[in-house]
Amino acid sequence: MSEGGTVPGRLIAVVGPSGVGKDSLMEALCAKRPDLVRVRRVVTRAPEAGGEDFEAISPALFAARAAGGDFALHWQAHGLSYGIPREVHQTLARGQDALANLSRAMLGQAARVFPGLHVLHVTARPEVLAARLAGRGREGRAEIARRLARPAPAFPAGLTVTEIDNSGPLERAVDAALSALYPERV
Ligand SMILES: Nc1ncnc2c1ncn2[C@@H]1O[C@H](COP(=O)(O)OP(=O)(O)O)[C@@H](O)[C@H]1O
Ligand SMILES: O=P(O)(O)OC[C@H]1O[C@H](OP(=O)(O)OP(=O)(O)O)[C@H](O)[C@@H]1O
Repeated sequence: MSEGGTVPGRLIAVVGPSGVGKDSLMEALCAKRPDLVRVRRVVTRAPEAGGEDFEAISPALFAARAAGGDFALHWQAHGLSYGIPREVHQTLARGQDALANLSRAMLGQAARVFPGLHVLHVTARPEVLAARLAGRGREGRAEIARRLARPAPAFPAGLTVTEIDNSGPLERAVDAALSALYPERV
């Protein structure tokens, strides 16, 4: 319980390889459960890149904000820096669940920072991933090849993890995620 007697919300980490459908799944989950709060990440990516709604900042500003303690978690991948604004702690303290796209390599640290962490591990067959990345159009061919070749980081033991196969229709993945997160409502 938090100070006011409210049961804290959970951080729900959506992880998996590039192109698997993490952003699509998060958007669909929030549409079905308006009480879910989607974390808006801070990323050193060009603002016009498209895809998720994120706060675009320069590498220098990112480094300054990280040094100033602005992020609950931050990491680097694909030549970019990503941050989860520390305000997510207030969301959780209000009793709301929050959804965030995290790096698989950050899950050990995330479990220490967010005690109620629940991981949705999204998977899809390799040929499905390649087709989706090409279809999304945010990265060029070389970057797509790099993303597909990236080895999957190992998960630390002891996490609450739900495997979600998103090789088929998105709706099936959404139902599987909601059943795992809110079993009492199914
Ligand atoms: N179940 C699905 N069926 C068909 N297309 C999908 C499905 N899930 C995601 N997509 C599409 O695949 C592409 C990559 O999805 P995205 O959500 O951006 O993945 P990620 O955030 O994991 O990189 C997008 O163009 C998206 O519309
Ligand atoms: O350590 P990994 O689990 O491989 O993850 C590394 C990064 O890849 C994804 O980035 P991003 O959202 O920019 O790319 P994506 O939408 O193509 O997955 C994910 O959100 C992490 O930031």
